Amino acid sequence: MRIAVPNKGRLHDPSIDLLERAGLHLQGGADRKLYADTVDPDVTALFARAADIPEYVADGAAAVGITGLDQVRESGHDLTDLLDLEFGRCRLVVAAPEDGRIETVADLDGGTVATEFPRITRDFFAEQGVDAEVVEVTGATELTPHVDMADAIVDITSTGTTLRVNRLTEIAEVLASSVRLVAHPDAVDNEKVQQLVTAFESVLAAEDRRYLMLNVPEDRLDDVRDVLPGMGGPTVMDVAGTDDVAVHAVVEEQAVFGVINDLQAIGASDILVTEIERLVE
Ligand SMILES: Nc1ncnc2c1ncn2[C@@H]1O[C@H](COP(=O)(O)OP(=O)(O)OP(=O)(O)O)[C@@H](O)[C@H]1O
Ligand SMILES: O=P(O)(O)OC[C@H]1O[C@H](OP(=O)(O)OP(=O)(O)O)[C@H](O)[C@@H]1O
Ligand SMILES: [Mg+2]
Repeated sequence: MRIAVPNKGRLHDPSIDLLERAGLHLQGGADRKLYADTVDPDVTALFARAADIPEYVADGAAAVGITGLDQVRESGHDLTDLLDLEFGRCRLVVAAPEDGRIETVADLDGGTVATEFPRITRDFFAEQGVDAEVVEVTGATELTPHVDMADAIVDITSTGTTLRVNRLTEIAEVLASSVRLVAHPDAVDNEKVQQLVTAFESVLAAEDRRYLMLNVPEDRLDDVRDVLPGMGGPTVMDVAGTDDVAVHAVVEEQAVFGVINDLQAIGASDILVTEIERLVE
């Protein structure tokens, strides 16, 4: 099975990191290569531009790919969205100069919009019933309203810094995007593809959990169970030669701060919190 992975840009490093954490180590690294074998002899990584990855998957050159939802939508290909990989979060928005001439999408009727995402933009304005001309550019979109090339733009924003620096203001959201694992519809039931989904899911599930270990007098065990609500019952082991038991549990990362305080109040000691690499539920 081939998996298409962004070869550069901001999605490259986190994609490689995800593959590594999922246990699919790349043989010989990913630098400047077109493809790489992985520890699994049946899985090869292909490196391509994020914008081209939907095409690779649609063509069957790769069974699955890692790229932004914005790129998948812009490609127009009908791919199966297998998993939200929870990075590369950004929004495609309509933005116009801060001077306030264009305040709503309707104000763009008869106007011009510059974008790197012509398909998404045309579809958006058509849905809104607004007749705007779409001008395709391949970068520096934020400049175009200031040189009378366009009245507004449709572009990616995440922190909002680029829009602000370029004196543009958001007037509507077109799409909320994040990086997805996408598949060719015919590849969805492929066993390797399913194994990959499980491996990625286990990395994502582990990210916001922590493994908690502690010792506590056995007669306080019910209190410990009260403090660790909703988590699959903790594992309890005798500590040889003492009245203590050792308790191991998986806890939501958000809850760790409070849980530790509560456990100390109960009389727990030797509390240890560690990261989890993968969690198969
Ligand atoms: N500021 C951002 N914050 C979060 N995600 C982003 C941001 N900009 C882009 N992305 C996501 O990353 C994807 C690829 O963007 P990136 O800039 O890495 O590619 P690129 O512009 O094609 O690369 P390059 O500019 O190196 O050719 C976008 O399609 C989008 O999904
Ligand atoms: O809201 P912000 O946090 O400022 O992010 C938005 C910017 O990020 C992306 O550009 P990128 O940094 O990828 O540069 P590029 O134009 O060279 O692709 C995007 O095209 C915006 O310009
Ligand atoms: Mg970019």
